[in-house]
Amino acid sequence: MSKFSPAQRVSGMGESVWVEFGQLALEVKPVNLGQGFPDMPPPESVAKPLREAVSKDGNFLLHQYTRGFGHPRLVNALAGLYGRLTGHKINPNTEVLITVGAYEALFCVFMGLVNPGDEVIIIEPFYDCYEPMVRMAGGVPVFIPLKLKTQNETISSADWVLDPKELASKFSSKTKLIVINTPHNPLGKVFSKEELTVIADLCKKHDVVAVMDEVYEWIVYGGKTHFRMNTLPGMWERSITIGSAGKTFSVTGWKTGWAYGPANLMRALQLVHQNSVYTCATPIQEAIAIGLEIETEKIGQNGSYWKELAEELEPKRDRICKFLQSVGMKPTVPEGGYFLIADYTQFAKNIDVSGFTGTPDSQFAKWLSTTHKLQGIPPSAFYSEEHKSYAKDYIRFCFFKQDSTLAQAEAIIKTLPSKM
Ligand SMILES: Cc1ncc(COP(=O)(O)O)c(CNOCC(=O)O)c1O
Repeated sequence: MSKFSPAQRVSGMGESVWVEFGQLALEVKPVNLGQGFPDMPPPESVAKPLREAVSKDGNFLLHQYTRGFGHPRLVNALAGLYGRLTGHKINPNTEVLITVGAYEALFCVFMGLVNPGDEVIIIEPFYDCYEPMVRMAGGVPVFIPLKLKTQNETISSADWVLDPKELASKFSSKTKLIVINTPHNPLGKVFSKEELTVIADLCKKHDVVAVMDEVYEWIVYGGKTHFRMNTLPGMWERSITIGSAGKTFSVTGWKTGWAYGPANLMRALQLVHQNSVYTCATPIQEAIAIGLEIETEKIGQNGSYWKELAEELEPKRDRICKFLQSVGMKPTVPEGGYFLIADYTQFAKNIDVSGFTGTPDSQFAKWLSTTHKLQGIPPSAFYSEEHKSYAKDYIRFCFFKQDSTLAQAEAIIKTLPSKM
């Protein structure tokens, strides 16, 4: 093998869906309901502090390195927020880590806790970086799909469920972690306390750590509440919970995230972080800390950004579901998050996508983007090789977009004769 071949830990990996569809969006310039970022300005509770942090009258030390495991003001704000939400007294120095987005938090979890041969249970569909990160650590991903269990005409993300027997069968003496994303991307499922209790009991039985990807924790609809796994009996000590400023404050380009949990587990993440990224952007951490200080005091009240965010997104969710249904698509109505998947097959029975490459859902997504300038994401990107066919009938749309953007998308969808 050439000395210049990629290391084994990355050989065999392909480009992510974000690379391919990001390039397509640059070429086609579609109405982009693909990658999950809002097309509107962030709240002043973080934008103003960032302007002040970098202004000439600001504290010039904010332009220099800060504490590696997290800017003191930010880890203190997070320890205060999650201490309040979980009822646990959280040590900001040993139980919180600031990372370059939730992405890096996930990387630190897998690289810090997974030994070669360890098994990691991944619930499908899954956020696409979970599998390659587990494999880079030498881990063995074990997949279990959420399955649609309903005959109803209108489908809810709650109708996508795990089979308890099948789930139990995935645990073994080799199982190190299970990754749960709630609210879920791309289904929008908000795992119930009962569903998380089933998983928690299996974690305790098999001595497994739960990795809770809760980046959409503030975005839940219809009175649904986001339940935190680390508040269940016996789960604080075996949970690592991940958050994202990008999703919390709608500033995905600020690429700041975090992990929190018991010090003995967090130590491994801190060591990976220290020997890879080391420290994150100081001014941005300062601004997010101030935003958290402000918003923590407003939780659940009028004027709370997080309350207003869910209230602003729910009608957008209902609008996109309605116009997709009007042409024969069948959306899964999300309980949370700002994505949905829609079954397009009835709508697109007679279209010819053979000119496009990839899995059927990828061909459809490329057809819709290229020929009608409306971009979604093929959900097969969120499945293992073995289960990619589970996604063949679906396309994912992001609806955290200005009403004018959704109106453009609606107009495109409605120009397509339904039941083509
Ligand atoms: C479940 C989940 N975890 C983690 C992350 C990463 O969060 P961060 O941006 O903070 O690294 C994301 C961000 N996803 O946004 C891209 C998309 O799905 O269109 C995510 O959805």
